[in-house]
Amino acid sequence: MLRVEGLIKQFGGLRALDGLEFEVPERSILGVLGMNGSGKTTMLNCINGLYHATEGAISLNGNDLIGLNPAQVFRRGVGRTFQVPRVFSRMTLWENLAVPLLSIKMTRRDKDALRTKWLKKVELYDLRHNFAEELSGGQQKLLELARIMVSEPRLVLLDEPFAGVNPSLARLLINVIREMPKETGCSVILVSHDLTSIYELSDDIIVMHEGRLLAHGDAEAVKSNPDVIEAYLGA
Ligand SMILES: Nc1ncnc2c1ncn2[C@@H]1O[C@H](COP(=O)(O)OP(=O)(O)OP(=O)(O)O)[C@@H](O)[C@H]1O
Repeated sequence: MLRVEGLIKQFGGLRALDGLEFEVPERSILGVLGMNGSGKTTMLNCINGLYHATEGAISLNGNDLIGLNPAQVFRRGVGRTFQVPRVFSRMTLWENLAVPLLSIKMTRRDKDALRTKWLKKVELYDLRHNFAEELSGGQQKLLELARIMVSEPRLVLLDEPFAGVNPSLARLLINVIREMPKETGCSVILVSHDLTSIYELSDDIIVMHEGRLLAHGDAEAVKSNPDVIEAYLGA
């Protein structure tokens, strides 16, 4: 369970996060909606240690994540993807998936089984000896997700996974993301502007506005919330 309490992030005079509070139970997907600049990426950056929160508490299964750097947060079981995928372009796909396993104690055979499993899930196994730079942008997003999942994270942070991805790869991504919590027990925070995918995948949804929660609930509650309709959906 991820717990975020009273999270504040100040950039000089700008309060990008203003007292955020929410929880993500195990095996569940939290969808995050919000207009550009509402603080979604800043919130992910605070959770994974790229930014230090100005105030507030963040804990995963009771362990405090505040003050840790991204590598330390990763070792506590938090994986992250980025709006523009960050793959190791001059490495093969197979080598890409070795990187997060370097610091994990496991037999070579078990590591190879995990790499095979996740490359097959994202339908890139046949390309495993290709360089990552040869992949399309959408395939690089799938590779980045597979690279995170081999480390068997407890919490997965996905920043705009569907942006710039063609519809058939987006469908594959949706199916992989949907299965992840059931299959591995992880929880997921899914930031996306794609309302259909958010409604389809999320157990719970938060809508952010100027660094605060505008609404919190399931898809039906969010869709019918008058503040959301006025401020975000515009209809
Ligand atoms: N490193 C930074 N320094 C200064 N201001 C920042 C920094 N990062 C984000 N901000 C500001 O914080 C606010 C929230 O930005 P953030 O990128 O978190 O929004 P977002 O909801 O992810 O937007 P988008 O949907 O466009 O990705 C914005 O006003 C942004 O300009």
